Amino acid sequence: MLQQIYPQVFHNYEYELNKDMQFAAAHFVPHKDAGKCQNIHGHTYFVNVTVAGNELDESGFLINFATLKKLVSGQFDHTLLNDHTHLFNDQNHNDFPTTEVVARKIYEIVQAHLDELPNKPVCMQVFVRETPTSYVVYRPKQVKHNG
Ligand SMILES: Nc1nc2c(c(=O)[nH]1)N=C([C@H](O)[C@H](O)COP(=O)(O)OP(=O)(O)OP(=O)(O)O)CN2
Ligand SMILES: [Zn+2]
Repeated sequence: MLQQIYPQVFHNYEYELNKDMQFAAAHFVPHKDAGKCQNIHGHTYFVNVTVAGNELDESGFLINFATLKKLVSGQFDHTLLNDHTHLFNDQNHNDFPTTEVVARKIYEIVQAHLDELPNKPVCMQVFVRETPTSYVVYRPKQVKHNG
């Protein structure tokens, strides 16, 4: 599933990078409407993160691709997503580990890191494929598309 075409996000930043990554993880969705997905089961998640900006760092990077992989796959690979209790919980539907929420949480993790960088790149889009037939695209509301 890597190397597929992703939906484009329009902006006026000079640079845009995309990092594909994947991780294997288990989860369950703690709501009756999730049916069989209330039971613990696993996926290979395919993720694409889009980062844009006008300034490069001292290495000539917007952000090192390896840093993005570490932030996402490094944290979630071979884990039970529900165990990441600082991110997910069974009480608030906005924090259930659904594909939608996983995509938003990845955005929040990446943007929190980008906020610390002097060249101030921004995360424009997070694509998360949970199964061969199901994926979500998360785009933050507050991103200014004029760079
Ligand atoms: N909007 C969402 N719907 C569902 C989610 C979700 O995260 N967001 N998650 C699930 C389950 O976790 C399941 O793992 C994925 O469901 P689904 O795409 O239905 O999986 P199938 O492989 O059975 O899909 P088919 O296309 O029918 O083969 C459920 N819904
Ligand atoms: Zn699932």
